[in-house]
Amino acid sequence: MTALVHTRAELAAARDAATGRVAVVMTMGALHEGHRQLMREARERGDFVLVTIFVNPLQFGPNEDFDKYPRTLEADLEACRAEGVDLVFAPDRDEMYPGGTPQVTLEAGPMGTILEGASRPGHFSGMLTVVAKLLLLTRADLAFFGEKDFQQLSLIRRMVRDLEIGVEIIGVPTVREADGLALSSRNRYLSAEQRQAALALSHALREGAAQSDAQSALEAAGKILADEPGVQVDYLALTGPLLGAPPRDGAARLLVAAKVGTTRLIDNVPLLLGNAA
Ligand SMILES: Nc1ncnc2c1ncn2[C@@H]1O[C@H](COP(=O)(O)OP(=O)(O)OP(=O)(O)O)[C@@H](O)[C@H]1O
Ligand SMILES: CC(C)(CO)[C@@H](O)C(=O)[O-]
Ligand code: BAL
Repeated sequence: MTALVHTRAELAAARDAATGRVAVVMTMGALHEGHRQLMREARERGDFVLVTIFVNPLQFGPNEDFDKYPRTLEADLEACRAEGVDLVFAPDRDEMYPGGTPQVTLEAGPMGTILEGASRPGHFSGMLTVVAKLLLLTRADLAFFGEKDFQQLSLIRRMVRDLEIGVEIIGVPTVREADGLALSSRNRYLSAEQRQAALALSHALREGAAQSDAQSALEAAGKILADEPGVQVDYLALTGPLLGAPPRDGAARLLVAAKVGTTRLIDNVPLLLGNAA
């Protein structure tokens, strides 16, 4: 049985009653297979699985898609039920920020100013602030995040380390459509034609990952992106030391962000240079 609560008081009561290891999956809703994979891993590793659904205004810039972001609570609940989630916490804005916009927020530091942070000023501060609040409210033992948002995952790991937060962060590999497109709630903004153009992102990363050195990886990926007029590249980059220790697979990452029409998409892959398939 999947329970739905909207208030922090209800969440606290359910959390108090939970036994064993509490595993949280934080989302902004509009759930897809990527989110469901996070839930499945949480179900495997945790005793009590909690999903949060909150479109966090703090992490959206003034000209971003906060207002039009898809809100699909009924369908989201169905997905949570199907994955055996124990509790869904779906607060409204006043419940999350009872005093209005918080005066004290987290600072993402240097890692928050590059790549996504350079294009979305304030985004990572808003993201870390809500993730920290949700970790405190849920008192989770395990928290699952997707590698699709690789810089976000790196920053959350760093926050947990720097602030001594007692939670284990688990990264989950990116779930893709059969044709390679990384699943993302924002994919539903794409027309059929734009979706076709968006395939250049994953195609470029695949080609990059098949090269034997970093420079060739950037060049091969860059060429594919440049050949697709429907895609405006924001950045194509390799992970530098700022993104922290190499992930689980020990590989560097090739990351891309691009606009397809007005929709901004991101993707990344591990670079197993020298022993690519
Ligand atoms: N394709 C995916 N594979 C694995 N995890 C994913 C995927 N897409 C999203 N996630 C993860 O799900 C969690 C919630 O993400 P979110 O609700 O923002 O979904 P999203 O699809 O990334 O949305 P958006 O399109 O707005 O970026 C994050 O940890 C995110 O990394
Ligand atoms: C982690 C998160 C739920 C915080 O709002 C969001 O950034 C997301 O959905 O990736
Ligand atoms: N999917 C990461 C959250 C965001 O884009 O705001």
